[in-house]
Amino acid sequence: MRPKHAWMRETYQKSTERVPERPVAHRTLSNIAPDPIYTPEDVQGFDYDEKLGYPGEYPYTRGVYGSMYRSKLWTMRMFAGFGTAEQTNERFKKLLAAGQMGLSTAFDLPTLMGYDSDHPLSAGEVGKCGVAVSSLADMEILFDGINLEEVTTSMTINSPANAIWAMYLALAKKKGYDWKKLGGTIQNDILKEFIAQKEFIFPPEPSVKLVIDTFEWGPENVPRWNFISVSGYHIREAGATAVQELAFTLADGFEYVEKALERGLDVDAFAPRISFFFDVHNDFFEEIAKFRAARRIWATQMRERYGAKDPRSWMLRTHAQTAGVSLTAQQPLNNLTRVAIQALAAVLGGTNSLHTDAYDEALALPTEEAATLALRQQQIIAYESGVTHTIDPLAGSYYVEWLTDKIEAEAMRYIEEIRRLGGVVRGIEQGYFLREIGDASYRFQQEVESGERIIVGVNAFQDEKEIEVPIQEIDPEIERIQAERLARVRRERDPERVEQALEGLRQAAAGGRNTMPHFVEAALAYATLGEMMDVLREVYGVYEEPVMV
Ligand SMILES: CC(C)(COP(=O)(O)OP(=O)(O)OC[C@H]1O[C@@H](n2cnc3c(N)ncnc32)[C@H](O)[C@@H]1OP(=O)(O)O)[C@@H](O)C(=O)NCCC(=O)NCCSC(=O)CCC(=O)O
Repeated sequence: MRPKHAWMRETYQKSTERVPERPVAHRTLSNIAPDPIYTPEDVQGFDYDEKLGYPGEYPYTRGVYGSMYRSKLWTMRMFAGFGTAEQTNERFKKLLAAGQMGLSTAFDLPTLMGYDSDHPLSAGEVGKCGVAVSSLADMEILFDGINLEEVTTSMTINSPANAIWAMYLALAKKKGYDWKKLGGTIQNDILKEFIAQKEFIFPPEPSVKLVIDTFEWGPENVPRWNFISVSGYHIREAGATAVQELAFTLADGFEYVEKALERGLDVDAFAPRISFFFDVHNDFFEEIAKFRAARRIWATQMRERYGAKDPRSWMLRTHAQTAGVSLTAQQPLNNLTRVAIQALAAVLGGTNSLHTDAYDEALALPTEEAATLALRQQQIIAYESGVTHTIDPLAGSYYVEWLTDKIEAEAMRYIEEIRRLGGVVRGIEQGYFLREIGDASYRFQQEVESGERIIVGVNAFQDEKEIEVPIQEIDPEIERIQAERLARVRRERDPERVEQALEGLRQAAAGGRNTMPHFVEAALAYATLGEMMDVLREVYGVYEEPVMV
């Protein structure tokens, strides 16, 4: 074969002498500068078995299941929640009727921060960015008429994850469902809160302890539950590159594994139920390569470094969401195209579950019509595009394999650096992640402002007149409705049972024992979220982020 550099010199260069390269960034969003072309030269010595293997086999680069989408499509799982439990329950049912396959719950800010809807700090935020859940009474309404053994549910909840999961389990118990048959996911990834999203309550050490309680208690009691969704999404949305997102997320995953091992847990008891969650942005091939590299790194590290023997411990199963940060308020219908490209990348990358953002989400929470349209985008990819016929169809592309290797190598460089710092918590304390993400987002913004990176409708091809799209309004009455329900809950429950359950939780937390059984007992007693979190605030204290200079 004629060497690549010969073609570059003889043909490519001549072509660019006649018409120069366009003055845009020929760099991926991770600042990788690909060559104009890839050939067999770029993947010399490529060992198929070592790098790829077959789908369903180590190192799972080509996908975690043997038959992937030929047997079962990815779960179409739309993130939804707003207003009261009644309103969200109605949205859930509409999405299921429209063909959605699993549920995904968005909670409001007070719930995410562990406050009841009637707490003074909740004022103005109740039901705004998700559904308000303050007690088992809200949970009962939220899942009314939904079969918990048939539908798997994801709950995006972090610092108060143990409490919210306990409420869901209490609901299942009261309704007579078998915990052994329940499937779902709690996000429960506190490290990325310290790194990026900043919705933490307690200091890092006790926060991670609460997570590890679920690692210990979950597999035995709710074996089909994914008790963590280690999330790169929010790291990416905070401005990280694809490589940083991958590296920091996997580093978080390894940190949890290490903490669980320190507690004396068997790696193969918990690792099979660790799940992941990645963003999927516009740079099509980079995103596909990211998913493939993620599976390879996780499998290799879990087997070689952490000694996992069960193949399920090596499998990186992941949810994906199209990039909220890529959506534009300008010309909002353009977002439909962005989301389609991103969703296709997630599917070609072998995701196991997917949320597609609605086109109106740069403006407000999605309307029902916009959310349904986003689901339809997934259905068109699934049923009309033909990409599901063949597993990992881009394997063997010189570029995709080169890029997968490159992203793997760059992510590993970061992972090794974090290990040298002493791990993720030490990195957080030193401001490492803040600096790295800050530098990346600054570079991106500069590229946009200089016009080197074009965003259609924003820094190029702008319209004089903006298109108006309908906006989802949130009813301010929700706060009153929630306060009344909470007052009724407090009036009707058995105060002694609540007191005992909260005392049990306090003692378990103070004594360093597993808190999960006590959260479940408190949830069954209708203790409120705020009451449970207040007990832990007293025991663990609250975290104030140090000012980084
Ligand atoms: C593991 C995942 C990723 C996916 O779980 P799912 O149940 O959907 O899918 P799954 O586990 O892949 O498949 C379901 C079952 O079918 C089986 N299965 C699937 N495909 C198969 C195949 N081809 N062959 C054999 N078996 C197969 C699996 O083994 C599994 O069985 P078993 O069960 O028996 O193993 C989970 O964690 C999940 O659903 N995550 C969603 C997280 C989420 O929605 N987050 C929202 C964040 S939103 C957010 O954070 C806010 C962002 C913002 O700010 O906007």
